[in-house]
Amino acid sequence: MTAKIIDGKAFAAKVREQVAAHVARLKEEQGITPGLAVVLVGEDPASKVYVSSKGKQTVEVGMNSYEHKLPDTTGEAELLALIARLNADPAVHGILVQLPLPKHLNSDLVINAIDPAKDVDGFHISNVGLLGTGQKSMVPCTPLGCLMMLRDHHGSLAGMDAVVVGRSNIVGKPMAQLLLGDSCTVTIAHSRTKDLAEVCRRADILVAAVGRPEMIPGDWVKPGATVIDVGINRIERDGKARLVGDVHYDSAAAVAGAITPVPGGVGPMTIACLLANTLTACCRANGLPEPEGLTA
Ligand SMILES: Nc1nc(=O)c2c([nH]1)NC[C@@H]1CN(c3ccc(C(=O)N[C@@H](CCC(=O)O)C(=O)O)cc3)C=[N+]21
Repeated sequence: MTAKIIDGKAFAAKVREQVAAHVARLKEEQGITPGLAVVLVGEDPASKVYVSSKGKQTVEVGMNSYEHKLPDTTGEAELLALIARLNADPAVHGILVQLPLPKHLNSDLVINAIDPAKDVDGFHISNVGLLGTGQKSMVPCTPLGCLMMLRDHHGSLAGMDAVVVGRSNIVGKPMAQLLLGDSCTVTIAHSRTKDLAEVCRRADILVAAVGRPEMIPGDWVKPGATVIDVGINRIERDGKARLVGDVHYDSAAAVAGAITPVPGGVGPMTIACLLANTLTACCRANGLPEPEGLTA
């Protein structure tokens, strides 16, 4: 079998179109423009690229973008003061603090200082708890994007065996919660899992989020399974810089039923969901109906 390629880039463009249409209506009918503040501390070149592409896409869907670039030397009190200002600013509906933060800053403390209603990353402990108990929350963007692609491909996910490889707070754990919410039988596996290959082979849905280039080969994939590759790893091959996932694409695509490519899979959906979350936060803040199909 040759897998169907799930085109995250095209899917993300459709999500952005839906967001843009809703934003246009909000402006016209309510005079409200959703606003997203992105905070970047330090000079990490990869982070700078993501932040500028977030800002560009935010403006493209008609929302206001507020970028705060702070030096590497920014102290905790200074960063917390900025977050307090953004929390209090009615023009700001979403706040994202780009991770990782420089080592001298405590990211748990910083993230938990964000107003949970504006926490469009869904990383605040309140949102984590709300998601874990099936209550309305802000859902982390990467897992939300994966869920949208899975629902689009399968319709119902009920009863499917899902294996999530990776147990991070930003992808693995919330992904497992969302799959459980859609009635999958969920296993969270990781680098210390006994017989990881065998566990992966049970999966109807295999989500790879370990951050190790091409770690999962095709013979770990059940024939016909849906493979979601969250990894974005920069490697050098034949003297050229390349972007590869956590899945060995060619061998996995030969057995899977469907697979997301890297680049052009989960990555673009992450940013589209950030915009969707900002719109959702804005609607909730104003007591307006939420956009349909853009939430978990
Ligand atoms: N608070 C916070 N929230 C985040 O959501 C967050 C973060 N910090 N820190 C960094 C990571 C990384 N991230 C990506 C988003 C989109 C692509 C993306 O669109 N990638 C393209 C390729 C881009 C390229 O060519 O480099 C693709 O996969 O097709 C990648 C990575 C969000 N992050």
